[in-house]
Amino acid sequence: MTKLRIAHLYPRELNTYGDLGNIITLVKRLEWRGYEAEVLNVERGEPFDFSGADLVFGGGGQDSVQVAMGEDLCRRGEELRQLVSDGVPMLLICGSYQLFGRAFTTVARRVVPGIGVFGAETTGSSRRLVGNIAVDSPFGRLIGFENHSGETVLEPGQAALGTVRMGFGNNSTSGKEGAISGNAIGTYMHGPLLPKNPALADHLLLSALSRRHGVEELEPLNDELEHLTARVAASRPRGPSGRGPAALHRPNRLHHTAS
Ligand SMILES: NC(=O)CC[C@H](N)C(=O)O
Repeated sequence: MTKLRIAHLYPRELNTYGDLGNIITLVKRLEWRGYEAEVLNVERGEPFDFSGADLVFGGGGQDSVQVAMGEDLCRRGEELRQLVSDGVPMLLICGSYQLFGRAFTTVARRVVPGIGVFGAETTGSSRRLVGNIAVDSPFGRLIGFENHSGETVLEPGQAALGTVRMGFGNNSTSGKEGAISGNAIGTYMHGPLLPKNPALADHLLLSALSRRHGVEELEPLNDELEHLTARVAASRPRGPSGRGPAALHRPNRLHHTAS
């Protein structure tokens, strides 16, 4: 049976706002098409051989958790950068996205070095950017949920994942969201992201299947429920006093809290 191996970075520590749902989506969309999926957990301090990984996923987490995971990730940085050069698809959400940039400075002003897959630098601020988010991307309009105090600035030449239509994305001013380097995608969108955005899920799967097994196209699935879910999320206000349905513009709601 044709099989894909998915490396899941620190599944216990980096898993916020439904991030695990992305793994479930990838596995299910493979199985529904008759492929086999194996999820391999990358655990802090334990050896892991990435050479068998066809797809890499990392979720979000608190600043404090990111300090420890960042140290571990940096030990694997060379291997992961090589995978990106080799075209391995990756999806890095929020906390993982920040650690795949050059550096992340926490709200407490601790500098966590990143592995530099993305030309991006993140600084924690006293505001949180919270709520449902809509982003126009090469994979269509993506709907997710953001909740971060880190503000990410892309270096000149670093491609963003897309343009924000509702919410904030990378920071409170640029109107850009996420980053793409090769087949690696970084984003602030939790929710989880992939169940509501099947085109993105299939893009990641097809990249992995074509690289490993020469698969050229994916059998279409019935995504009516997925699209309905996305529409419902897009129609929700961003917060208790946020703007109403599909107020597809910024700014929305800034939460002033100590992070
Ligand atoms: N949801 C997350 O992964 C949060 C990441 C980071 N701690 C921030 O708030 O910016």
